[in-house]
Order: sequence, then C-alpha cells, then structure tokens
Amino acid sequence: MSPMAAAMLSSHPNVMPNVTAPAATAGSARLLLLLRRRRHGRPQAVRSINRPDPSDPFPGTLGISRVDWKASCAFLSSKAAAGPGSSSDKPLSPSGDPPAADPEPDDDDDGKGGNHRLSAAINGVRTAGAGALDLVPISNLPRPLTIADLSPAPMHGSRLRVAYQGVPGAYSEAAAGKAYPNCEAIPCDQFEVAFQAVELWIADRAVLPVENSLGGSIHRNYDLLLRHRLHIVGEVQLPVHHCLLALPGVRKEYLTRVMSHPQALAQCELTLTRLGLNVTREAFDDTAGAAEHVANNGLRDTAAIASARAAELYGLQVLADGIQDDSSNVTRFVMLAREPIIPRTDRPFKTSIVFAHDREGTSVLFKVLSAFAFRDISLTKIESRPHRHRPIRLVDDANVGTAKHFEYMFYVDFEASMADTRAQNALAEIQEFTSFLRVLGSYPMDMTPWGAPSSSTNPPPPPPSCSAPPSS
Ligand SMILES: O=C(O)C(=O)C[C@]1(C(=O)O)C=C[C@@H](O)C=C1
Repeated sequence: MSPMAAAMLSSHPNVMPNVTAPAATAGSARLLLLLRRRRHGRPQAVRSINRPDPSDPFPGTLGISRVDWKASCAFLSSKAAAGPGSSSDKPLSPSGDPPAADPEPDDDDDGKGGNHRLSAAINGVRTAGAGALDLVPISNLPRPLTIADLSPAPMHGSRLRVAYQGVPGAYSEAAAGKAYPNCEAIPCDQFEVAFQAVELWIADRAVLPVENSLGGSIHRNYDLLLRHRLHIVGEVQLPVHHCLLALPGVRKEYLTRVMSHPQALAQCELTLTRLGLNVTREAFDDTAGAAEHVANNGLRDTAAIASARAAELYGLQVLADGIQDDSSNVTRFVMLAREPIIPRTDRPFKTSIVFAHDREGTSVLFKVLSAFAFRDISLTKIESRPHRHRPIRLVDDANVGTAKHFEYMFYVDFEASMADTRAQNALAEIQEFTSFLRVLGSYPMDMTPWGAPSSSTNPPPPPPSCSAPPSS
C-alpha cells in the first residue's frame, strides 16, 4: 500500500484493515468493541489495545493476535451453540445484572432480532466468566471503502486540517478561519512547510498570503506555487489591522526596537515614524511570533507589530491601535489543495495561470494580454518572477554586440472560470506562443462585502476549526 493510501486509511474512521463479516468470535468481539469506541471518538482506547504484541503475526493491524483469534473461535463454537432460551437471551451488564441502558447506544442499533440474537448469546456467555464483552451488532461493522472516500473532498469524518504559516494569533491563522470556519488550524514555521503539510496529507488545505494592498506581492509564495503541485481552490481577502504591542507597563519612549513580519513592518512604516519612535526594525517570521518572542524573553525595550488577538494570547498591552499606514489594508490569501475543484459558471470565478515564453521581444506578452482583452476577460493581477532555470537570455546582434535579457515567469489572474469557453479559447491561443503554461487554479472569487476593517482585522479567535466552503 502506498504511504498516501495508508495515511488515508488510517485517518478514515470507517476503514479498518483485515476486517471481514463473519466476526462472531471473542477476538472479533474485542475488535467490535474497538471499532465502536473509535466510532464514538475515543482514540485512546484504540491506541492502548494496539500495543505491539510479540505474538501478533500481523503487526500494524488491530492488535489481535492469531492466538486470540483461535481462542475466540473455540470459545464461540462451544458457547454460541447454547442458542436461544439459554441464559444468553438476556443482555447482561458486566456485573451479571441486566444492563439498564447502553451508555453508548449505536445509531443504528434497532434492538430487533437478527444480529442481536448472536450478540445476546455472546453477552450471555459473558456472565459465565468471559469478562466485560460489550458487543455491537454485526450490522455496525465498518463499511467498505468506496470511491467517494477517495475523492478530493477532505474531512473523512473529522475537521478539515488547514496549514498556515506562523503561530496562533498570526493573520494567516485568521485567514484560515475565514476560509474554513470550523477548521483545525495547523501552524507551520515556513511557507514551504505548509505546502509540504498538504502534499504529505498532514493537512487537507493550506491558506497562504499572496499579496497585500500596501506591501505588494509575497513573492516567496509565487515561487513556491510553481515548485509545488498544489492547486488554488479559493481565495480570501482579510482586512489587516495592526497594533503596537509591548510588555505591560512599558512606555513608547523606552522602545529601541520593533519586530514583526517584514510585510507588517512595511505596512506600518510611515506610522512608526509619525509616532516619533526612534526604533530599529527587526524582521521576524510572522507577526504573532514576534509578539510571542517579546513576551517570552521579557524584552522591555522591544515592541511587536501584530494583531490584538496576539496581544491577548501572549499577555502584551496594546500601545497603539490601527497603526497600518492605510486603514483599508487588506491581504489576499489563496487556499491550496492537492486536487483542483471543478470550475463552474454559476458564480464569479477567477483563474490563475503562470507562463513563460522563449521568443524574443515584448510582443509575446502583448499577445497574451490581447488574448484576454479580445474576449472581454478582465485581468486582476500580473506578476513577473525571475525564470530560475534560465535567468538570462543572450541575444546576438552582429552589429551591436550581445544583449542580455532577464527571463521571467509571468503570473496572471483573470476573471473567468475554466468552464467558460472564453477562458478555454484564450488559453488555447496563448499556448501557441508560450513555451510553458500552467493553470494554477480556477476558483470562486471572494465576494464578501467590505466589512468594518478594524473588527475583522483583529479577528475573534479564528475558530480553531473550519468547515469547507461550498466551493472547495
Ligand atoms: O505574520 C503574519 O501574521 C502573517 O500572517 C503573514 C502576513 C504576510 O505574509 O503578509 C500576512 C498578513 C499581513 O499582511 C502581514 C503578514
């Protein structure tokens, strides 16, 4: 089994390896108990019984050894034959008394005949000294894996896991909460790690910043989009409202240093000067990480630029609120998944592409842009990044010498779905004069109305958990 499939199986509550229908043995009773516990969200029970057993010929399965299995078969063939009318008719509690009620009733436990007869027989045996067998009807056996379980839709019975860069309190965490309101947000120390977390099935999605209205593009993520094989499945725009944070009791005059994410420092540059602060700027991996660093190290000469939520989390005071240079400071994040979503035309969609060309001159770029313009497709973004594998092109001109051009990869976002024939035709045309073309994703546009920036930028603790929006 591939590691990917194994990871899927282990994360699927209904998937249990090596379980077959004729499970009426004590070993399988134990198995049923395990399955039942697992269904009711008590993974410790599974873990504890799953201890390595030297006699287990199938390590890694559910911890039922062949010895157990044989004993179970012998046990049941002698006792289940007791049949109806014996003591086995009455389900009994472990104490030997009839149980008042099942503390963990099964959803589909209808209490009628069929499998219950078998379960009653076994429960009857339990009073004869077999211990606390707590069986569920065979109808509750795990269902087989179906094609739907293999679809890109995540969940597998649990919350969506969303990787973001930074620590709790970072804006990226708030963006993850906005994109997937009930997700389990997974902090990552670098953008690259968030990409890998999705690729390795540690997370179902990544939510990463790509541009800010004041600071511009987050180039690292453009480069990573090309290096990795993830798909853009959505976007969210998050108003970003920065605060100047310091340890309780510290006054602005004492400050000699301000730390934050370089984007946040850039977004507050003018305000820092206007506040009359004579401070050095120090870059940190993320805004909330800077706040945590100030708090953990008791730095009384240093402030952090971060969210109000970071102040709460790390016990800092807010020295100044709303210090971004523009009150409508917004960061755009993209949501990434292992599989693309199916593009639609019944709501506004955006498509992101990246291309390179190997012909000389500027006309290629002109032609690409014309392919969209002729079809009335609006571009919302264009970004160029160095072509890593071929950064420079030499152009020989016998008369003038050798010209050197920088080579670029061009990233374009346009307002159309890949399900729209205009977009398909535009890309078919573009493909003819580009050497490389990749669709990074076709996804619903974030159409949320422009809310009050201050409240949403100091978001309420992004629900540590998220549900997928309908589109992704
Ligand atoms: O440091 C954070 O809190 C982040 O989420 C990162 C980040 C960024 O990369 O631009 C996100 C939003 C803000 O624009 C500032 C920083």
